[in-house]
Amino acid sequence: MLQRLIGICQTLSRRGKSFSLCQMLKRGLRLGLGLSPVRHYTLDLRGIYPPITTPFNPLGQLQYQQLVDNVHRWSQLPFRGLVVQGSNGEYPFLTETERVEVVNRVRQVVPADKLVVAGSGCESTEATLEMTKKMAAVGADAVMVVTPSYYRGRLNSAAFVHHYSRVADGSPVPVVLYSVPGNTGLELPLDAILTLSQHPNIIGLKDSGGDITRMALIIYKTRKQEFQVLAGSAGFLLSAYSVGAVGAVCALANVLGEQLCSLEKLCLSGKWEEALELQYRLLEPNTMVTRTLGISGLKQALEWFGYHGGVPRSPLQPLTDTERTDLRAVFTNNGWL
Ligand SMILES: O=C(O)C(=O)C[C@H](O)C(=O)O
Repeated sequence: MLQRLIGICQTLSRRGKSFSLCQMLKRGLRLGLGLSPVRHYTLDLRGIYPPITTPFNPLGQLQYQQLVDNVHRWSQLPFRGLVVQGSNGEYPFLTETERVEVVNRVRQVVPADKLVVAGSGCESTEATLEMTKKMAAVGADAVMVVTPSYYRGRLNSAAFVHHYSRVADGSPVPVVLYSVPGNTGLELPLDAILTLSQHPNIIGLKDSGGDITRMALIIYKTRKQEFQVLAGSAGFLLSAYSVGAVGAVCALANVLGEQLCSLEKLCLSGKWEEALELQYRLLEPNTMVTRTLGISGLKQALEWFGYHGGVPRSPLQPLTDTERTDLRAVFTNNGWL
């Protein structure tokens, strides 16, 4: 039995998870006894993550080899890991099988010291739990769970607390909350976040709303817990670091990954003036590939930076010629092309 516990602890350590001895023993003991995985552990999320795109050909077919090629390139950058099936992964357009297979393929090629954070959110609690388990089974280190939103009129704090608690109770890997009002039309309420932050298997929040006062308040209220807040877009990366965010998931990191990692470094070393100069030059490209042109713009930019962009899946459409010209001008004017 002792050998088995040591083996489990060694495996967990190799996967880059930071466990106290006590936590490792608890987890090892539970696994050794065949019980459900223990939830009292921490995964260090600090760093920058691109929410990676999913390449499709013009017929809408998923291009796995191109995905793998991109992942090889992203893996050479100093990212903490990759977010697979974030908003920019077009997860609402993928079948259930494709969603799991994309995580599987990415995990197979990403170096072991980089995290794979998989977006497992679905509209119902049961479907989210199922998806979470499947993604964990193919090697996701954590799941990032977007708020359900279709019945937003009735999705109040109580509903979210119930949803996320159920998912976190049953998830074999840690859960990151994901609030993205620009896409879902709702924001995960502050009181629900504070309640959920106390759940032992909910380790953080990715907030794409961009309200820095709210982000600062969340960080302030959870500062005595092991709850990690990630900025959900590049436009407010510096501001987020200044109020205590631990990292960021940014669409723009798909194309300007090196620069976003540099910005992180400047913030962490207190070089705020240099950081601000860099942040300024990222604002317009970020707005273009998120709010203005979205995934179609990001995929076009990927092509310019030597990645496989491809086209978005229908009903999203590729850029028009005018949009392409405008996008190019924004990257050029800010010195990136
Ligand atoms: O694709 C995601 O997931 C993101 O978090 C991207 C984010 O919305 C952004 O604005 O960069």
